[in-house]
Amino acid sequence: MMNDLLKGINVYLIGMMGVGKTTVGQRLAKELGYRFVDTDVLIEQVAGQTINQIFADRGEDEFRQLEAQVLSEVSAYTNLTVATGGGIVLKQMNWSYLHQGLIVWLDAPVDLLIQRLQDDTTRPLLQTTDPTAALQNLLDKRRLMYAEADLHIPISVSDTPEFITSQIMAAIPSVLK
Ligand SMILES: Nc1ncnc2c1ncn2[C@@H]1O[C@H](COP(=O)(O)OP(=O)(O)O)[C@@H](O)[C@H]1O
Ligand SMILES: O=C(O)C1=C[C@@H](OP(=O)(O)O)[C@@H](O)[C@H](O)C1
Ligand SMILES: [Mg+2]
Repeated sequence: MMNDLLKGINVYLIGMMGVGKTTVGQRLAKELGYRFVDTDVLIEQVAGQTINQIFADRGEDEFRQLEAQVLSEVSAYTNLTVATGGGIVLKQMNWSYLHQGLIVWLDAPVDLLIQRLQDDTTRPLLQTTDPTAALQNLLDKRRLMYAEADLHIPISVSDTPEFITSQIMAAIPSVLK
């Protein structure tokens, strides 16, 4: 069983906004017999505000501090599948927590991300006149950081959450000794 292989270590999903970390994470948790948490949801609970409100009232720097705090607390638990926010990779300190678990990079092209997020109002970093350029900029800055993941899962436009989950399940044994 997969759980014996993982020995309870957390699985962290990283990657760009819109790639499906939250959606796939919930399914993956069920498959693994893990609990599911989303760092954005925990940040909203700690702050008592939505992600949009945090960015508007406190700014991105304070959001990143809350994100780091939440990640450090999450990392104290075991048997979790964790959907992270796309920017979790930015703080070097966060990697010390991520690397205590298994890190999975969901990797999709910008046109897929924009297709999924074009009508979305919950990503403050995309509330600009050119969200495609914003996403491309973020991906250019972050790609090398995402590539530090243990597992790289390329995502195509027709891949269902079920299929992506099965890809991750199939790949996990290859990175565990
Ligand atoms: N494999 C998929 N196929 C189609 N739509 C998806 C898929 N994964 C996620 N979505 C949709 O794309 C949007 C972003 O997904 P989400 O899980 O919130 O991504 P993330 O947490 O990485 O930002 C949501 O509307 C979600 O329903
Ligand atoms: O990429 C980012 O910087 C962000 C991604 C979001 O989470 P998702 O990746 O789940 O959309 C959320 O944390 C915030 O809007 C910032
Ligand atoms: Mg999410």
